[in-house]
Amino acid sequence: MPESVSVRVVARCRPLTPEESNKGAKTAVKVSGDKTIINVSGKEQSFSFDASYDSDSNNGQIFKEQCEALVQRALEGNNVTILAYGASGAGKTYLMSGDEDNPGIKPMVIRSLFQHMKVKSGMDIQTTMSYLEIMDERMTDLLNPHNNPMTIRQHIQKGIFVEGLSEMVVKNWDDMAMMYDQGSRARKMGAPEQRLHKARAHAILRIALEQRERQSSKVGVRSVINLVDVAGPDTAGGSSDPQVLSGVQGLQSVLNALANKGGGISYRDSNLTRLLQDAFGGNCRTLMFAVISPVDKSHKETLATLHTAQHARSVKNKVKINLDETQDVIAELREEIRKLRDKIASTSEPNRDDVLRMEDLVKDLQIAKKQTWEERERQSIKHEEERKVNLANKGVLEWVMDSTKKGNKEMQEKIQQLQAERDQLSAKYNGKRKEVDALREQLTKKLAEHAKYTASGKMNESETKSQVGAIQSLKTKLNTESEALKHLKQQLQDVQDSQRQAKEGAKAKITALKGNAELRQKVELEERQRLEKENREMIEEELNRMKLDLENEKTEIQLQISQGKKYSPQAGAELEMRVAEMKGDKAVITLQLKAYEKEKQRLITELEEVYNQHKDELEILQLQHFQTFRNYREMFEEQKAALEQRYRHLLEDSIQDAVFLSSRNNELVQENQELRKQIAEMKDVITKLGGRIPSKPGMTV
Ligand SMILES: Nc1ncnc2c1ncn2[C@@H]1O[C@H](COP(=O)(O)OP(=O)(O)OP(=O)(O)O)[C@@H](O)[C@H]1O
Repeated sequence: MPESVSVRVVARCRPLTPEESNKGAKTAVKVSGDKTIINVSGKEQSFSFDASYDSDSNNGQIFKEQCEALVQRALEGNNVTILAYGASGAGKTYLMSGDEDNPGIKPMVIRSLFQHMKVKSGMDIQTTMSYLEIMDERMTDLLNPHNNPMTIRQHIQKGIFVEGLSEMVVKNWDDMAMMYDQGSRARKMGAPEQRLHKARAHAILRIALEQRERQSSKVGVRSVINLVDVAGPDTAGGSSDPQVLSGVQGLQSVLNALANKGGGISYRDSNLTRLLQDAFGGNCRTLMFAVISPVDKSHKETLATLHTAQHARSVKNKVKINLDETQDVIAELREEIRKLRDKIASTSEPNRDDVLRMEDLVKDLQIAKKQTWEERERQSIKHEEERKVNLANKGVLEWVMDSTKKGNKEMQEKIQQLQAERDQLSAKYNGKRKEVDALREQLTKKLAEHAKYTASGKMNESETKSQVGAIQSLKTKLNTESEALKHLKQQLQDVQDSQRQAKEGAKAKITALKGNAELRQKVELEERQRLEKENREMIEEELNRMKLDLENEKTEIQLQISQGKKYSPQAGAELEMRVAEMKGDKAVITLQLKAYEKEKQRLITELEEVYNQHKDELEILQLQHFQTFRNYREMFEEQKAALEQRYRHLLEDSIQDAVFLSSRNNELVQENQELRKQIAEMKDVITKLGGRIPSKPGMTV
């Protein structure tokens, strides 16, 4: 017996964003118990909901208090819809999707669902998911972005669903989280401006569950969880996109009609309302979040959201546990089809409605027959294969790669953190370099002046002293700063090393992840290019450092000369030798670099060869795999045909037997009747003869 349950409505007001605070935006919303109160031009209006959350609340708390029980309900066999409704910029995405530190309702539902499933021992559960986007009435399959037509249908067993939308079987939390993540990023596809796109598109993440008690013939339960983001009118600009408004108005008018219990509920006016038909007025436990901004300038949109939410609160749904009655449904459909076929066959001019109904029934039967776990698995594998092709066709392979890397989140975070550190150090190092260069220039200038005066012999002792003092202090400063520069350089080197190690680790993980060879080669190439860039930078810096040391040496010699130091021929020879040594070092390094370059080229060629070889091997393996599969299929078809043949013979034999037995039965019935007639006649004769049995010739009494 269905239970009447009201749509649950919960308000959530976000805090002012830092940008709004900086602009001096004022708050017009406050929360008191279950009430949300808005102040419009000094007048307060209060709205009562099942719960209200203010800006101090967090997603985790809201999930625990409002959504966790619904996940349980879904596992008991109830349909559930959790929907976020509100103006653009009101905080729907933050609530439903959240961010890294503050996960939203969708990831928390997914996690909690699998946690609860884990403790449901003795049950087999099949979980499928689909992710749909509706923008300007156009539907996009976010998990498998194909171009095939999609239509909304109502099915006796499946309820309202999108025919043509890929339903993927997911085995664990990781799979579903990854699919969800990839689907969410697919929402960016074809959208030059992601914020605008997201604000204009509705999204429905649908998770379907089917459960059976293990080793039991008891009928199982089935349920769906819909997690919905409804696009809203724009708060920021004050004006609204008419396309978005029309979609939202559809929902508003459905809710108004339901709240006023008037007829003419226009579910069919938009794809969104059609798909939410069960959520508002049907078999579903629905939780609607009225998401609002606190900004006083957005009061119009906030009021509109609160009014619509109020209407939603008086909508009553009829909920029940959904039993998995596939076999009964199939039997009912067959019976209905049989009756209708007989009706159509009995008339020379069949009714058009009957023919159309017949088409629908046959389609429903086909759909019902596909509601087996095996068939869903098969379809899911097919969609998974199509998905790769569709993503590649849409040129979003990079997008998939990003998600592969995301699986390696911690490592990526570490690399990013090191990169930030490295950027900071680089900036410091470059600043220090400029300081050191300026000091050196100053010193060179001072030395040149000093040398000029010394040569002219015009300088007195005190002037010489002051100039040498200035040169000495500049020199000390230059030494100190050069030391600091060296220290920074060392730090930079350490960070670069740690970053390289982290990247190596990440690369190893990415390679270990399953994915196609082409994808892996792209990742490798990207990494190699980064490494090359880093090496180039490192070598450049090393050369600069050598130049710096040389300059320092030169400055030192100049100073010593200016202070009257004379170089002996031996010292001159020593200097020449050091210069020669340095030149030698430079030549060695240049040679080494050339050698590395050659080595690199060789490695690239080798890598390409290995890749091509693997690709060929993979292709051969794939072909073999397909061949095996074809062989199995053919074998299976043959066996199936043989079995069918055998059963057909058996059936024909049985029919013949049945026909024979039935005619034999008829004969026996007739004989029986004949005998009864004869006995009755004989009884009459005996009665007439006064009970004496007449003797027949050859018969002794
Ligand atoms: N509870 C919250 N705490 C802190 N910041 C929030 C909260 N809710 C929303 N925000 C911030 O407010 C801004 C708008 O939020 P969000 O993008 O979620 O709005 P939206 O309703 O999804 O907008 P749109 O419909 O345009 O996509 C974002 O910068 C978001 O980080």
